[in-house]
Amino acid sequence: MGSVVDDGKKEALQEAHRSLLADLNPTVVFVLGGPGSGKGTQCANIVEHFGFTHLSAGDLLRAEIKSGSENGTMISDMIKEGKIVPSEVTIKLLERAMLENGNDKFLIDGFPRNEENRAAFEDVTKIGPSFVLYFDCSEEEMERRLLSRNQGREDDNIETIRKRFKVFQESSLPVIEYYNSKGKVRKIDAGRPIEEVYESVKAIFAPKDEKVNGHRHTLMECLILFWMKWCRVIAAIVTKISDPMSIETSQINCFANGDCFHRTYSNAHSPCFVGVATPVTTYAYRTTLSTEHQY
Ligand SMILES: Nc1ncnc2c1ncn2[C@@H]1O[C@H](COP(=O)(O)OP(=O)(O)OP(=O)(O)O)[C@@H](O)[C@H]1O
Ligand SMILES: Nc1ccn([C@H]2C[C@H](O)[C@@H](COP(=O)(O)O)O2)c(=O)n1
Repeated sequence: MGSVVDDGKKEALQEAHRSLLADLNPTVVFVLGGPGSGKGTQCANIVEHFGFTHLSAGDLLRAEIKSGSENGTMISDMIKEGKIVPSEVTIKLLERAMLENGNDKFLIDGFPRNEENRAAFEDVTKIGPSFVLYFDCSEEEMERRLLSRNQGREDDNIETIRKRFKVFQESSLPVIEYYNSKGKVRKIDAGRPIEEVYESVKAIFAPKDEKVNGHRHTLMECLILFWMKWCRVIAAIVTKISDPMSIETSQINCFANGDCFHRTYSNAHSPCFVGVATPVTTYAYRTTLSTEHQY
């Protein structure tokens, strides 16, 4: 057990780390899905093509066990039982990894696993995710994958796998539902071959107005993209957000259809404008996002 002075120093250091991280204000994408849904596999692809750093909460916890830390035995026992380690422990590991890495774009894989993880992370770090990538896969397929993973993981046995599925259903799905209610979930059908899954992942990370696979936009697509950019600027003015490009497409749709946009624009400008804006923007929204990307 540490002395009161040591504990005080540790706390001060922790506070200093938190304030550094808050200053860094990194972009965070939470990567969620059942055990074996392919989170780690797809994160490796995203890292390679989109410059993110991959932080797997499970890997960090396993490294902590190996390091012989004082929490090692507790973490190991919980993982063997398929249980979720207390948030305080996992969040400290994530904070340290983000700071040590120095990048400002992180894929946080396998976190938050429950409501306690979610609330504690936002409370302590003041960082909210840009969005949540959710890999949706059947239990039969996940079980098949985990039983043939062959990475020597102690929790890849049928007994622990079943417990992990139960914890995912009971504790992790509610977190995904929470973010879905905020319009932040991008759902992927993860039951397909790796390459097909990655095609869907890529569409979420690639800027929507970028030429993909040499495809040139048609005149109609150019007009729609121009319109979307313009709507972003309007939405930014209305909400006083300084960077229009940080506004997500789904938010623009809300603006176009929602009260705020209507009231602001029908008061300040021609009502005809709103009449045109709503259907065009809604059409653009539907064209830009495939239904798969909505929860
Ligand atoms: N789309 C896929 N089709 C078939 N096998 C896959 C697919 N994606 C991943 N796998 C394989 O399934 C196993 C589990 O994948 P991965 O480790 O990426 O899952 P995970 O969601 O990160 O799991 P965990 O949460 O347990 O860490 C690996 O052996 C991987 O090679
Ligand atoms: N936020 C987290 C993430 C992981 N764990 C524990 C419990 C999991 O069963 C185990 C393995 O995680 P995975 O590599 O499958 O993502 O690690 C946790 O307690 N809290």
